[in-house]
Amino acid sequence: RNRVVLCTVMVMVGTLIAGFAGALTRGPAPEVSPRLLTDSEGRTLFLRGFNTASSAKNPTGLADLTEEDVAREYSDMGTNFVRLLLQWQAVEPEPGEIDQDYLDEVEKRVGWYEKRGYHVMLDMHQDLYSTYTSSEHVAGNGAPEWATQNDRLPVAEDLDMWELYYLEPGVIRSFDNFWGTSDNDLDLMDHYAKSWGAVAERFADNEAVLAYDLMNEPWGGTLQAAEFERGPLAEFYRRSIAEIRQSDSDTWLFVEPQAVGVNWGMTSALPAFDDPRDGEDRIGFAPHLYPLPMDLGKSYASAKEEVDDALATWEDSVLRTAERLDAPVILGEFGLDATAPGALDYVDAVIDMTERTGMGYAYWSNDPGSWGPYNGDGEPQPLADTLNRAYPRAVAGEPLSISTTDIHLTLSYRTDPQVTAPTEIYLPESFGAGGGSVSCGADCETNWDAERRVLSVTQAPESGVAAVEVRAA
Ligand SMILES: CN(C)c1ccc(C(=O)NC[C@H]2N[C@H](CO)[C@@H](O)[C@@H]2O)cc1
Repeated sequence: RNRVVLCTVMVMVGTLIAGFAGALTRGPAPEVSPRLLTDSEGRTLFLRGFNTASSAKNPTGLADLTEEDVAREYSDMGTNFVRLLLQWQAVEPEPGEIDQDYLDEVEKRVGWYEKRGYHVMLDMHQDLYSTYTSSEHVAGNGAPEWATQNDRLPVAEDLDMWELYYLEPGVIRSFDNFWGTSDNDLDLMDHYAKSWGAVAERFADNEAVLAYDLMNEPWGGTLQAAEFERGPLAEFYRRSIAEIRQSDSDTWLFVEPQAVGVNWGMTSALPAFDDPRDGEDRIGFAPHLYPLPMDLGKSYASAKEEVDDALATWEDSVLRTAERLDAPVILGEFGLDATAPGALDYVDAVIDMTERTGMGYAYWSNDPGSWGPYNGDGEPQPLADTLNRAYPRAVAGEPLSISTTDIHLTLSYRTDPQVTAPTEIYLPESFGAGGGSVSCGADCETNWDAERRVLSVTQAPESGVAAVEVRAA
């Protein structure tokens, strides 16, 4: 723990100095994402969902998930998005051999979400590079055994904090051999990129798959911060983008910054990426949010001011990076022990921020337990109510303002004559069985789907600015 704290302090001091220097030379951060994701009908999307799930961090690469779980999640919380975890070790169990049976299983699960109108982001997940960095398989997931080259360096067997394994010699060497910073060639990186190519070949025409998240929480091993992000990490992203675009020209490709520092609010140094597709680039930015005061054990109730400051710094840093990348933002992970003092207020604060900035989000995670919406016995916890929140699933134009409580929603947007599909708004049970009372101007039509709890609003496209207000009945 001391090493993690020391590492943290050193990273913070270095970045604060750099940040201060930077602040002397840069203007205000944007207030909203520079681009927003749209669906196939041109509607602006507000993505609300979960990471599914930590239980996928195993050699099968499949989460403990049934179609009934998906149906229940929608019924309980009205989500429309999932960050679906994959494992490279399951995609390419042997060098150059793609396991199509595994992709069949993934495709079946994507189908469960597609049936219910979800958008899917496939996340090639890793933590600590792989479980094969040590013979005891003490921690980690992601890379297959053949791609885990730790040069027989040691990995401790009983660290009390999983994050400490990132500092173990065998883990660092495994990453260095992947990134090519240990005089290895980039053969492993090419295998990973080609595995993405195989996944893209499978899902290129799948309407439900909106995005690929190219690597979860990258770690540079002996290389850190800008040298890592602008060096081997950027090269990995460029190779993965090239492999994917050989068969898939439309799915969004999301890049993540290095986790350390950026999860807490420090600014990523990732460069912008070219997208070799016809039409506008489709490169997104998918940071994670874990404020350092809470990573160090403080609750939101006991450290609200510190955490709010960290959240504001994170928002500023992320929007600056998104502006540089000209990218929409999906908050790929945020979460906490939802039973801790003030935890649900923190969740509300983060969701308010995503509404204000136009970010999508996937909560970490829907595994049963104190962090998730269901406890170890599968019973709903107060977090499920907090996440069961009114939101505009899809907006037929450019969103201008959103405000939601559990009994009142207002939404204004600039209509787009090219978009004829209706604006869709999810309303939880607190708005009443009939979906509440709606006002939306003279020339608008509404429809209430009681089963999906979705209000559809159709404005004349030439309306200009549309204003919708819903009050609980
Ligand atoms: C030292 N390094 C490199 C490090 C430390 C801590 C995290 C982390 O907390 N991540 C937050 C959550 N994300 C993963 C899944 O992506 C979860 O297991 C973590 O709780 C990441 C990296």
